[in-house]
Amino acid sequence: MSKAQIDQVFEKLKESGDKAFISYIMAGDGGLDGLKHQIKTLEAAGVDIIELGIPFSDPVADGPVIQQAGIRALDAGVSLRKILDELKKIKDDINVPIVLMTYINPVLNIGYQAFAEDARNSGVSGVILPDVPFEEEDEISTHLGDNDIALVRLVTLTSDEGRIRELCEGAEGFLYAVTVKGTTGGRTSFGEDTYELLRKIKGIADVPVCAGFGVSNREMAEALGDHCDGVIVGSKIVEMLHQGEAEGIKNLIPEKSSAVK
Ligand SMILES: O=P(O)(O)OC[C@@H](O)[C@@H](O)c1c[nH]c2ccccc12
Repeated sequence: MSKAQIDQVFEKLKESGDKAFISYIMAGDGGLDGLKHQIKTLEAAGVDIIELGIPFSDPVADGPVIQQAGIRALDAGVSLRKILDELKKIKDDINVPIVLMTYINPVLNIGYQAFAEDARNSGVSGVILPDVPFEEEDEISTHLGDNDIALVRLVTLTSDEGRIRELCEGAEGFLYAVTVKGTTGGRTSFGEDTYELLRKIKGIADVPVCAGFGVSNREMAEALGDHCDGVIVGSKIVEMLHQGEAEGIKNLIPEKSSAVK
């Protein structure tokens, strides 16, 4: 897979008038042996893109549920290298684009170029690097670009209009709109400032805009989806997988028009 796979997903959804549902999971939570099964479970539930988290010891933006999942994965001996090796083995069985969500440290351990090449060989379509500032992304984005991998940028509530314009310029894959100030994890509703942010980004961006942080049920996913091109759900799904409640995941996903017909 390559970044074109992400574009194809959004093109198809646009045609049918549907919104993307992106699921974050922590790679190796429950052991790497279970990764393929988890991915196939999410596909079967109707997930359009998977954001695959790489466990890291100092995850600054992660809330408690994702932190715990990261600790479980690290305790199981999971690393970025092992995750890439596992993906390489299972990539032909995966039918949705994989976007890696990793802090920069594990990437630096491997080296930018080797990481980009390995990620490509493992079928990765995109990468999210929450602790790489926009001003410094060139160092890695050239390597990702050479390997057909999208660098997905984050836009936050603290980004002013000038910043949003910069982030939209040359954006790839989709833009990740962070709906709250704070860390990941379930909330019960969003404030007007969240919808205002989405309106602002949608008014500027040429690429799809997806909103994440705090979505914990289908109603919230639908409410956000009305203002953008898709939603991202992490903590709720990480928790369900950990609790063995995977059959409930499909209930989080707003119904697609193709499914109604
Ligand atoms: O868990 P939530 O609130 O549903 O939000 C998604 C989020 O977990 C996932 O996208 C993510 C996990 N860690 C991150 C760090 C930065 C940005 C995004 C993330």
